[in-house]
Amino acid sequence: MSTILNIALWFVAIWFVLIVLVTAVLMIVDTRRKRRVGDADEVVFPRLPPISEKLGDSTLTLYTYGRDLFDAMLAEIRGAKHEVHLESYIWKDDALGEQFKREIIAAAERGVKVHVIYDVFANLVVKRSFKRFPPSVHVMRHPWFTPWIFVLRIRKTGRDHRKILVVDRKVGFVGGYNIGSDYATKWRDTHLRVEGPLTWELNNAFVDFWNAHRKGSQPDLVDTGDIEWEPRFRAHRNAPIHLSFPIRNMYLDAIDRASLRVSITQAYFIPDRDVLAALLRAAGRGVDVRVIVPEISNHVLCDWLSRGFYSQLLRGGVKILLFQGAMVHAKTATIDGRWSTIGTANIDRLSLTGNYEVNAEVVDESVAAMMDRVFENDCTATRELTLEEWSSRRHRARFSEAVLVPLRPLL
Ligand SMILES: O=P(O)(O)OC[C@H](O)CO
Repeated sequence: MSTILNIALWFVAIWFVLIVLVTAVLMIVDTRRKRRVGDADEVVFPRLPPISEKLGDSTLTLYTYGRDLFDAMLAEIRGAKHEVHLESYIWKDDALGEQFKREIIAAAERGVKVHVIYDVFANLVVKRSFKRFPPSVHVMRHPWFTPWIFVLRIRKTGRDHRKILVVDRKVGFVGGYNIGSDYATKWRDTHLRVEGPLTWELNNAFVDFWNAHRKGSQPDLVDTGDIEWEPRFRAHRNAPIHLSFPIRNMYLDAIDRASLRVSITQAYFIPDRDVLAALLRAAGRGVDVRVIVPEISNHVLCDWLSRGFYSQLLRGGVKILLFQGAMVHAKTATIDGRWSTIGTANIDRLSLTGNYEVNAEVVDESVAAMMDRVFENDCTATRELTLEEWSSRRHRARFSEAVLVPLRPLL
């Protein structure tokens, strides 16, 4: 018995060393590549102007270029009269981050009630002075570490990965964009602007988070009911504190209904067993399943974990479209010209079963048509990875993919 245990321990130890070595090599190669390629001021990729559709009494606008989005967000904060709710996973201390901070403080100083939430872990590299706000701004810093991690209390873990802005309960924004200058011109991402009664969904998401996590000294936010009850639009919230992860169910349900096409755009695509099976089943029944991912993302380890699924996906008939020339960071999908989602959740374990996330789900043909337009536009910047090309990759690539498999549940 002890011999078997010893062999098992050695096996685990050797595998662990292999993971560390492979990860180190991949990171070194990636760093060298980035140095060689350099850093352009502006990256060129096909882009669309903001596009809008009505949904009931509200207007939904899709933003696919950061500069357009950030201008719109800043203009709303500048025009705020009563209330600003801003939540961002990453809030960089660069020129754009400073601009947001200035407008937030200016709003608070003219009497607007301002509440801000950011994730401490995601902003560890941001200088301390940037994170200081005057008392007129109510700030919630979502902690990066709680001792509960050691007793695996899921309720007490999870990054706040959400990106929400709501102004005066009239206009709201949600999507993949964090706050940072690079995202304005160099990354291809998608955000949704909601104007009208449906803004309630995003405001409610912010209010519920604030009230669930606020310290005793922080004010409770008024939790109003929804007068409209519009069934075509929902903001689904993953909330580890309530052990609630509806975004994963939303995806599984929508993929299961697909009969024509599934068009997914993801920055970090590391599907779990059920999501993978749902996509393969859809492709198997003749649905045109296409997934856009960056050919090379900003997280080399995510790329390699993602690649570990390519063989199965390609063999099952799923098309993999590799986005060229820019980091595509969107977390969106549209199905059958009827259903769409735009949000903060990546299709990976961290987002779907670990973090605080928010995704808008819209069941509407006009909105799906906008999403299809964005997807087709993005397709022009992709190249399709064929099974033939993928099958001829080097042995060392296959080896790296295999070694990294145990990391899948962590990302
Ligand atoms: O966690 P996300 O999806 O907001 O992406 C963050 C970027 O990867 C920052 O490195």
